[in-house]
Amino acid sequence: MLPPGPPTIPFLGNLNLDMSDMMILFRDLRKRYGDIFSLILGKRTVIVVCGIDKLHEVLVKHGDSTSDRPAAFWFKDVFLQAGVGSSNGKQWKELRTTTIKALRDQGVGKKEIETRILEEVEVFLERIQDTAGKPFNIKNLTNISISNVVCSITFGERHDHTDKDFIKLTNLIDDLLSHPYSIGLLMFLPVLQYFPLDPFGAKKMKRYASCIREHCRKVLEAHRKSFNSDEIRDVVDLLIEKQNVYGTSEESAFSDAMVIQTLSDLLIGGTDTTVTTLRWFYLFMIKYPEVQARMRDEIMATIGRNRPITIRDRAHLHYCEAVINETLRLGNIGPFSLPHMVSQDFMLDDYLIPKGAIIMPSLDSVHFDSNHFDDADKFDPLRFLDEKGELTKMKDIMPFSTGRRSCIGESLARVELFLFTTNLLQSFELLPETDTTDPSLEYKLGVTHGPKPYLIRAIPL
Ligand code: HEM
Repeated sequence: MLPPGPPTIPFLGNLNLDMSDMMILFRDLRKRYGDIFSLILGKRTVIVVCGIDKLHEVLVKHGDSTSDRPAAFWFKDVFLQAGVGSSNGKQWKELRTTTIKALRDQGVGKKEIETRILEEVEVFLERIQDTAGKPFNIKNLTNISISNVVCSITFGERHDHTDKDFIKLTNLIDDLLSHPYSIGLLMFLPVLQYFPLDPFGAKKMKRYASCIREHCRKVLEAHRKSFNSDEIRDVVDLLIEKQNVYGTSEESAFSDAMVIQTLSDLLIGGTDTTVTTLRWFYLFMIKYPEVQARMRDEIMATIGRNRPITIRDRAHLHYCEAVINETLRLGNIGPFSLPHMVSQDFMLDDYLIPKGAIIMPSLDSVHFDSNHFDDADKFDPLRFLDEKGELTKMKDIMPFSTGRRSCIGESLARVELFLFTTNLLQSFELLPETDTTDPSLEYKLGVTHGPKPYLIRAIPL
């Protein structure tokens, strides 16, 4: 027997449900059916998994059976079932191990990464200084700065903030991940992608993904021309080295299609998620000035203003770290993570989880779980500090998912978030667009859950 779920109607299953906001729908269904429920959407059986315990059980304990990606719109038609984010089986395992090693070789998870990020932070702060306290759109600036970090690690290149082609590319990434139907309706009813006039944006998403791949293909070709096995410069070089050893046939994990899509996954995965987190951060800072002031007080008392904040300072800035964790929780960046697929039948609490079903891991359910967080809708960084001011409850959030498919960029993202937020508040006070603007916390839901556009002012301290 499948886990419980709402009654189905002939042919449509549960497609009669209002899927325009899956966050609202799944919250409601969890109340009615519990932490694990099933939906029949078109020809697909979808199992929604809620709460930290059930997610660990499904993604970690049953990881053998739940770590594939489904052959469905987002993975199959947009990302061609290739690359570290969308492939499966042996090819995926090899790509994942190699990509994690490549990131580590470039300093991710080590102190070396700091220099690259701090260079970007410096340019970021200079550009903010140029706004002279006037309202501006900090999203564009953040987009370029964060993708520059990924580009420098992956491609060994960074781009000027005025580089029009690069600005266009980062906008494509943003549009792709904020599109509403990508891991919803289009995955369950693939026929929608062939509708005339593209009302669901499927063709647009495919076109965008192809443009991003084209950029990565050009970078790969340029690297090949200057490749020297004695001097591995970046992730691209390491993948070329693997191609030289294992070949580039279709079955190889390092075929051109796999390598190009992996580079694109790093660019996409490494940019939009971190930018969205930072956009929530700025918004929370202007909405809750008392939190901003307390964060700055901690920075001033611990470091002062005469030197940049570095990774070493992380151990001493507990309130700042608590604010970042609360931003990851309430910002709820990937409310449904990325869908997984069941590769073999297994039983869970007497229910059958059938081969071929799509698993939707509801990270949203973890971040707003009233069993773990009192007043879960409130922005309250203190929930991550104990009575001695030490960090606590870190294991109660799951912004990077869990298990074999969990985010490979977590340690990079955490360092970026720390260095960008703390150095920003050390130099500027963030204010809303005008003294009377009450910033809105309304969201736009796609693969990511981001705030609606807003302007801020940054006043030099
Ligand atoms: C705050 C920032 C970030 C958040 C919230 C985030 C979140 C996530 C989530 C929820 C997943 C899905 C895991 C699953 O399917 O169970 C994921 C996967 C992934 N992330 Fe991130 N991520 C962030 C930053 C990054 C960065 C900086 C990179 C790259 C440098 C990155 C690269 C990837 C890749 C390649 C995958 C696919 C892994 C696989 O399928 O094996 N992410 N991320």
